[in-house]
Amino acid sequence: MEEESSDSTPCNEEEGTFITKILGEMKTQFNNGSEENSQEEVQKVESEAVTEDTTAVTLGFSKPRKRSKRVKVAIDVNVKRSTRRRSRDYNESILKTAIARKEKSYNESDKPQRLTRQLKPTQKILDNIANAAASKHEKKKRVKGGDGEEKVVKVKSTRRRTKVVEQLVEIKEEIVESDTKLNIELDTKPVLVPQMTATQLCVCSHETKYYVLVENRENVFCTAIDNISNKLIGCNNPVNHKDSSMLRPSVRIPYGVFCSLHRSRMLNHNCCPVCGIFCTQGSFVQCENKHQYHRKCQNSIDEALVCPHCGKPSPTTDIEIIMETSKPPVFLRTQQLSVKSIETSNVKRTNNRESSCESPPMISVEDLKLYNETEMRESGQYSINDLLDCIKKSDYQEVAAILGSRSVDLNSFVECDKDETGTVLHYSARHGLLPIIHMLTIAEDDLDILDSEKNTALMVGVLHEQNDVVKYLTKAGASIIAKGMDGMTALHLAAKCGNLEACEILLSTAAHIKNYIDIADDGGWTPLVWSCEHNHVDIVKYLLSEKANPLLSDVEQNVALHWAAFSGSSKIVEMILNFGGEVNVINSHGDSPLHIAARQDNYNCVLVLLARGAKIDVVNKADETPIECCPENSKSYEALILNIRLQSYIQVDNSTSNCLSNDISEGKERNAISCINSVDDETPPRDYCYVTKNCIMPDIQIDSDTLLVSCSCSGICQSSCDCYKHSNVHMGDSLANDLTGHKVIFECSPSCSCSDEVCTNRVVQKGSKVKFQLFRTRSKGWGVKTLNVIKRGTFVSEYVGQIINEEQADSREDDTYLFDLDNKFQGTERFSIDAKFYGNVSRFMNHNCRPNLLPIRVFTDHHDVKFPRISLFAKCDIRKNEELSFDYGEKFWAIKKNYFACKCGSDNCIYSERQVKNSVQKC
Ligand SMILES: C[S@@+](CC[C@H](N)C(=O)[O-])C[C@H]1O[C@@H](n2cnc3c(N)ncnc32)[C@H](O)[C@@H]1O
Repeated sequence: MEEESSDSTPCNEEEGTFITKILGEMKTQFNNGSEENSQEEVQKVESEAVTEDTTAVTLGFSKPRKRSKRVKVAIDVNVKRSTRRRSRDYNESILKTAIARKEKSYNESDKPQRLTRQLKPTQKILDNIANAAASKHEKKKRVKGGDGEEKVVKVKSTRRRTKVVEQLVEIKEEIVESDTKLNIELDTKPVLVPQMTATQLCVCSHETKYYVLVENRENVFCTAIDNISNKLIGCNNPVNHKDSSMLRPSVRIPYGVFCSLHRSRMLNHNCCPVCGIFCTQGSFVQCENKHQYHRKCQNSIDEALVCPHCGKPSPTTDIEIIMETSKPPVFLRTQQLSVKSIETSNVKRTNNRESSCESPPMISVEDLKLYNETEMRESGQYSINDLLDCIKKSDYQEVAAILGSRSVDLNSFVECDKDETGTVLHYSARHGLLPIIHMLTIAEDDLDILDSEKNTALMVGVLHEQNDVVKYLTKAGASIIAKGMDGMTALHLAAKCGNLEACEILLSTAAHIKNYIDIADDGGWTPLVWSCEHNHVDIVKYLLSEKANPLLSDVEQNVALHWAAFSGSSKIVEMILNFGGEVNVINSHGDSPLHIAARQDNYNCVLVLLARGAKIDVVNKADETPIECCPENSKSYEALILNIRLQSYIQVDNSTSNCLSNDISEGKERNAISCINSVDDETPPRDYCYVTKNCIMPDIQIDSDTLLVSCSCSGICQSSCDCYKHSNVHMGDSLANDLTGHKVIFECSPSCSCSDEVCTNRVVQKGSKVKFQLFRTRSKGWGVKTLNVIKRGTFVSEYVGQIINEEQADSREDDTYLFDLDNKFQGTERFSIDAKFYGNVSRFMNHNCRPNLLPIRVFTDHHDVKFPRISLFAKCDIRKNEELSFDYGEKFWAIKKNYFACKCGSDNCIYSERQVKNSVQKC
C-alpha cells in the first residue's frame, strides 16, 4: 500500500497523462494530411480534442469554444475555411455539455458527483444491459443471474479511444453468511456476500463476480472519489488488469472499479459506506475496528450511534487524517472557490496521526504547504503574470490549473519582448510553446487578438518562424485572413520575411487559394509583391506556381514587375515575365519597370528587361526616358546607350522609306537624331560638320581668367547664391513674360564651391536631354521637332557654330546660319556664331513669329561677356512631335523679307507675304 501511495497519487498520474495527451493530440493533428483534411476530419480531430481536453486534469476547460466570430470574418471576405468550420450539431453538443456541467455542482457533498469519465453501472443498469445482451447473445453465452435469469454486464468507457469492453460474467448466487469476517487482509479474496444486518451494513470487503475486461492499463480508470479536507477529488489512476473485479462500499452505491490503492483501502473500510467517498484527509470517525466514515454518516440503532461498517459503537471524537504524498492533488475550480485551501484549514498533527497513518497516505504536509505558498493563491484568483510565469517555466500542471480557474483574463497583455506586448498566446507563439498553445486555444475564444504590433498570434508564429505553431494555430481555427498592421495578413508577412514553409501552410489551409493568394493589403500589395520587393526568390517561385497573379497593381499602379525591378533580382524579373508579366507596363507616374531598374542602376534587371523587349523611348510623366533616369557612368547607363544604338540599327533595317538617317550627329549627341523626309527627294544635309561645341577661330581670344562672380555655397545653390543673383533669368522664371530684359544666366562654374553633382544652377553645361528629329518641311527646308514632351523652362539646345568677328561675318557669302552675339557689353567689337560650316541640330531650327524657344545668353566656364553661349530654352510647354522654333528677330527679316516671306504659319505672323505687302503699302 505504501509503495503505491508514493508514486500513484492522482495528481502525479494526472499530470503525466495530461502532458502525454497534449503531445498526443498535437501529433494526431499534425499527422492529419493537410491537403486531405476534409471538414469532417478536422472536425473529428477538434471534436476529439475538445472531448478529451475538457475532461483532462482539472476538468476546468468546460468553456465552449466559440467559432462564430471567425466564421463571420471568413464570410465577410468571401473566404470560406470549410475545413475548420464546425457543424451546427457539433456546436450544440458542446453547448449541451457545457450547460450540463454548469448545472452540476461538484460541491454538493450530499450528492457526490462522480468525477470519473466512466459510466457507473447501477444495479438497474446492469440488469437492463444483461437482459438486452442475454436476448441478443442467447445462443452464444449463457449468463446466469442471481435470480436465475441470464444477464449481460456492459461497461463502457467514454474516454476517447477506449474500446468498449464487454464481458459476460457469470453471477453466482450470492451466499448469505451472517458470520462475516470484517477485517480482511489485502490478499484475501472474499467471494462471499454477507446478508445485511442492522449492525453490519457495509459490503466493502465483498468482491463480486462483476468484472471489467481490462485490455491494457489505459483503458479503464479508477472510479474512486477521495474526500480531502472536504474537497472531492477523482482518482482516475489506471486500473490494473488484476484489479478488474468491481466493488462497492455498500449496497446503496453503484459498482465501480478501483486502482490497487483504493481497492486495498476499500477492503480496509476506509471508504464511507453511506456516501461511498474515501476518507482520505480531514476529520472522520473511526470505530474500534478502525473502520472510517463520516460523522453525519454514522448509523443509528435503537438511538445508539454505531459504525455503518460493523455496527460497533461510534466514538464521540473524530480523528484527523493527514495524507502523505510527494505531490498535491489538483482541485476543481469550484472546489477552490468554496473550500479553504489545505494550508489554511488548520491541519493539526494530533495524537490520532499515528492511527490515521494506517490509512493509505497520499501527500506530505510539507509538500502541500510548499505548493500552496508558491503556486496556489488562497482565493483561487490568479493574475496574468502568474500565468506567464508558469508558461515561462513550462509548468503545464499549473498552467492548466490557472486556466481551469478561469480567474485570468486571457486577453490581458503581458510583455512579450522589449517594447512589445501581447497576450500569453502571442508570447507562446513567439517562443514556440506548443503544449501551452494547445491549452490556450482550448481555453480562449478569440485566437485572433492583435498585439501591440498589430499581429495575431498566428502572425507572430510566422514572423518568428515557429512553423509548428503556425501549423497548429491554423488547424485550431486561427484566422488566416485576419489583417494586422497596414492590412497585412499572415501570408503577407510570411512572403515579406521569407518564411516559405509558413506560406505553404497558410495556402494549404485556405479554402479558396485563388482568393487568398492575391489578397491585397492597405497599399494594394499582394503577398507576391512583398516577396518581390524583399528578394525572396523561392517564395516568388512558389506563389507564381500557385497561380498568384503578377498583373495585379497597387494604388500607384505598380505591378510585381515594378517591385522586382526595384529590388534588383533579375531572377525574379525573369520569373515574372515567364508567368505572364508585361514588360512595358506603366505605373501612375508613367514609369515602366525599365525606368525603375535604370533609376536604381539594377544592371542585371536592365539587361533582362531589355532582352525581353522593354522599350527604351517610353517617356514618363517627368518627361524622362529610362536612360534619363539612369545615373550617368553607371553600368546600366552603358547598357541602355548600347541598346539605343542597337535599336537604331534595327530601325535602319526596318525603316520606312522616309527615314534617311538614324543619327545626323553620328553619335556625338546623347540622343541619336534621326532624319526623315516625307516631302521631297532631298537627301540628308551633309554640307556642314556636326559639332557639339562652338568652334573659336584662332584670331579670337576669350578671356577665361576674369570671373564676374562665383559662389561659396555648400551643396545645393539657392536664391542666396551669388551666381544665381547675377542672373536676370532664372530657371523656373516665367520666360514667356520676360522678353525685354537682358536675358543672361550665370551658371555656377568650377571656381564655385558648390557641388557639381547637386547644384541646380548648372544646366546648360550638362547638355540637352531632348530627343530631336530632323525632318523635311514643305516650305522652309529642314526643320527640327522634338520626339518627347518638353516642359516650359527646359534647356533644349545651344546654338553652336563658328565664333567669328564682324569682318569675317561680312565676308561670308551665306548668312543663313549667322547668329549675332551683339549686346550692350560688346562695345565696338561684334561677334557672331556662324553654323554654316560647323553646327549642331540648332542650325536647322526655323523662325516662328510665335516661337516655342527663347535664346538666352548663358555663361558657364568663363565670364567673357562678348562670348555668351546662346542657349535655347522652352518658353512654353512643347508637345511631342512639335516643331522647335525661335524668333530670328527684326534684323534678320528686315533684309530677308525682300527675298522670301515667313512661312511660320502662326496666326500673328508679321513677316508673311500678306503682312509684308501691307507694310510696304503703308510705307
Ligand atoms: C537657320 S536656317 C534654318 C534651317 C533651314 N530651314 C534649312 O533647311 O537648313 C534658316 C533658313 O531657313 C529658312 N527659314 C527659316 N524659317 C523660315 C520661315 N519661318 N519661313 C520661311 N523660311 C524659313 C530660311 O531659308 C532661312 O534662311
